[in-house]
Amino acid sequence: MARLHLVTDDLALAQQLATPLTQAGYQLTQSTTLHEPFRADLVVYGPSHFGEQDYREYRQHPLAHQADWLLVSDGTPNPWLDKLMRRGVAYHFRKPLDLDHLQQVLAEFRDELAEQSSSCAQAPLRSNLDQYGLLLGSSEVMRRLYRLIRRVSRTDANVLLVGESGSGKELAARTIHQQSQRAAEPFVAVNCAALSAELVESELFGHVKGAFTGALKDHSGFFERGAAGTLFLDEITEMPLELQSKLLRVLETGEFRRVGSDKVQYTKVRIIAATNRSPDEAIDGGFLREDLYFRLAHFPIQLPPLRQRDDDIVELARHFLAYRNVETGTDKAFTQGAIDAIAQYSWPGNVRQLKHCIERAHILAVNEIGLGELPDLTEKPLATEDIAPGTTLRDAERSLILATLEACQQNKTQAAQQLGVSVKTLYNKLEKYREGEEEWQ
Ligand SMILES: Nc1ncnc2c1ncn2[C@@H]1O[C@H](COP(=O)(O)OP(=O)(O)OP(=O)(O)O)[C@@H](O)[C@H]1O
Repeated sequence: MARLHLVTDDLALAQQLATPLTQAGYQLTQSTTLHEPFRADLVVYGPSHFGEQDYREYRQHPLAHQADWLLVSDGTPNPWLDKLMRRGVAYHFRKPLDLDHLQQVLAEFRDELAEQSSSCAQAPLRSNLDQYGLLLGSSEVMRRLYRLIRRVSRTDANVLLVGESGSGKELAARTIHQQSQRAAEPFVAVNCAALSAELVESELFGHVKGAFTGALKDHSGFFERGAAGTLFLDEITEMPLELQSKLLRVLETGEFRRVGSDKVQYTKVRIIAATNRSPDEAIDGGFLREDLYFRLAHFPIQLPPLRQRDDDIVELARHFLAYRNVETGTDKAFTQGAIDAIAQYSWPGNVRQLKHCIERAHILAVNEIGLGELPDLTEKPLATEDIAPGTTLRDAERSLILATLEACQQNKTQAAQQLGVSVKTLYNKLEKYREGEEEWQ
């Protein structure tokens, strides 16, 4: 049964609506403010006075984009109510209320909701999502991102991508490359946190035989081999500052030298850098040179975290399931409970986490994907019961690492600090877990 929630501090309105709402065929709940938590498919919202604070509370409400909202007001012109309507609220009923019309609208919503929940039990075999390059998503923030990427792809400007882990920075970088005039040239991704400083330097600049122990022969770096291509420097803030200044010189003059050589060479490589730290904090904390930041940030692009992408969450879940269904010839479907849990979770690991979660659930499910096939999606701190006696040391370590990452919103530098290991060690461990998962699938 569809759920309807009435929010009003106006006693007279609550009384007036009591009969039409109870007769409308919904499971009905009520509160006087938006502060009290509730779950609903349809919200009738009738505050006696509506101001800026109420507008902000609505915008931050977890159901702002997940339920339909009907507004009731006394009809006094009010800019905050107008703003609310522009934010996607469907109906604005002004007093005196036409109760017959209200009842008709409630019945229409109820029928639509019933149709949606029956179609939600159908196995998704198609995707509704827009795709731009390698990026999926139909939400307004993603469409804005596509416009920005389209513009930057036509230029040769360096780009800085800022966003949480798993929000699609590397996909955005690959999309920019694919849409640029460099598309036929190499795209190389270097993770500055996963490699040692020496290796990053030698990968970028190359080296000559004997430049350091183990340099057994000459080696050309990416600036030489990929001069006409795109270099993606992931986790740029983990690059040692000394190397950052060498990189700055390349960006300013195009000049570089192989490690151990005096010969100056030139490159025209395009740099796309990425970070999951805030650039301001990284500069203040001494992780990012300010002059390098200004060189890179001709085009700073922010990747939105999944929790700010409205309906994309559920549609991405359906998309990933549809792909698995078609690939494996199955027709597994989500239950309504699973859809609700997916929609309400904050997804700190963003699209990567959602994708893994759906792919696992698809493996575990016989027919339906319900809460039993999903990991626990209630928000809670580290679950130490995962590390009860009897757990192997390997599993305990894995649980602790994943829980710390989750607590740090997937920020690997912060998680590594808390765990007392280097970022490189953390990467190596995560890589091992990922390989393990692939074997298991
Ligand atoms: N917009 C998106 N559309 C489709 N898939 C996405 C999107 N964003 C992320 N993903 C999925 O998440 C995975 C991780 O994305 P990506 O490597 O681009 O994230 P990232 O921000 O670079 O993460 P990290 O900071 O951890 O390196 C991708 O392989 C893809 O499966």
